[in-house]
Amino acid sequence: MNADVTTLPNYAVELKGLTKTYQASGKSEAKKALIDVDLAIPRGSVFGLLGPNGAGKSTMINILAGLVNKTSGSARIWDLDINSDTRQARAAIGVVPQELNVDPFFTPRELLELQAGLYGVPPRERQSDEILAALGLSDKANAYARTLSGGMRRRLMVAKAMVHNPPVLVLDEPTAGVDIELRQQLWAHVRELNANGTTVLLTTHYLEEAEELCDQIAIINHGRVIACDTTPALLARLDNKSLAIVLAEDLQQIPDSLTTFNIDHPEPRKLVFHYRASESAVSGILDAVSAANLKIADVTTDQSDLEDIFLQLTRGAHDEGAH
Ligand SMILES: Nc1ncnc2c1ncn2[C@@H]1O[C@H](COP(=O)(O)OP(=O)(O)OP(=O)(O)O)[C@@H](O)[C@H]1O
Repeated sequence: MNADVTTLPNYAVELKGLTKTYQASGKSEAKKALIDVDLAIPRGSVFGLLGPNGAGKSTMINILAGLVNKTSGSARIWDLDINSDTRQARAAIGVVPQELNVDPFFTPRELLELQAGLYGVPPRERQSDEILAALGLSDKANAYARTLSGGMRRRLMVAKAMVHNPPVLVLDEPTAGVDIELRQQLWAHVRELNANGTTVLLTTHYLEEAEELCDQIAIINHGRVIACDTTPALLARLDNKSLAIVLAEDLQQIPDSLTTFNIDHPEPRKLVFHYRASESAVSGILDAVSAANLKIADVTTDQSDLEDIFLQLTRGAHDEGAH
């Protein structure tokens, strides 16, 4: 994009030990919103920050956007420190906020021109029409913003964040309250921006959204990053489960009928089944054990923190729907 190819950083965003404590005020106690967060977002990726309400996602984004002061640690955007290279770091990032605060009496083209002016982009370098086209808003370039649909407004917010041609784009819950069709459209636009070289950081409550769009996912909960991996690796971790069965009697040898399963036999009365949640159901395993005439005394499943979070997140997605 606008940076010199010879100086392209490996990481679009790099956080080290980033910590934010909101001070106590009035009746509310001090709140640790981010605790010692290390995160490296590769240049050119679509990176998902996944976490439930209150996890600390907005705090992280607001620190990058310069709206919230960190308590300690460091944050670099495009290899520019947000404290010592504030102005350049700010110019390297475009942030699309959650709220759709579009001024209703301006047209999309006027809004982009105004925004470009705010960022000091000289008129000859402005690309309002190109940006509107990239986001499928050419038809509406001269319509009052108040006549735009919710999905168009959201795309206009993305367009506004792109006027200064930042190499890093942050989308804070881009599809909250957006119906399925518009969600697909928005995802297509995000993919296109990414294909054209923009690194995208998006926050979401929805595993499905992160899975669909992101190359890498970090899961954040209670201010800490509890998992960070490539999307396939993370999904594989979420998918790998084990079921331990304690038998009522000692077992000398695993019955032939069970050898198709991936089983450990660590103790005479214990069998541990390893399975992929996407491929097998627990009931199938229990049925097979019963069919082999083995008496079950107890059953336990392993529940890692990650799985708890995963359950929490997916449950949240179903309960809330698009909000
Ligand atoms: N200005 C503030 N003053 C005090 N506490 C705050 C402030 N902003 C956020 N918090 C607290 O910090 C924690 C993290 O909030 P944050 O908004 O970063 O979470 P989030 O992951 O973005 O949540 P959501 O998905 O609901 O937007 C929460 O407990 C929140 O109540």
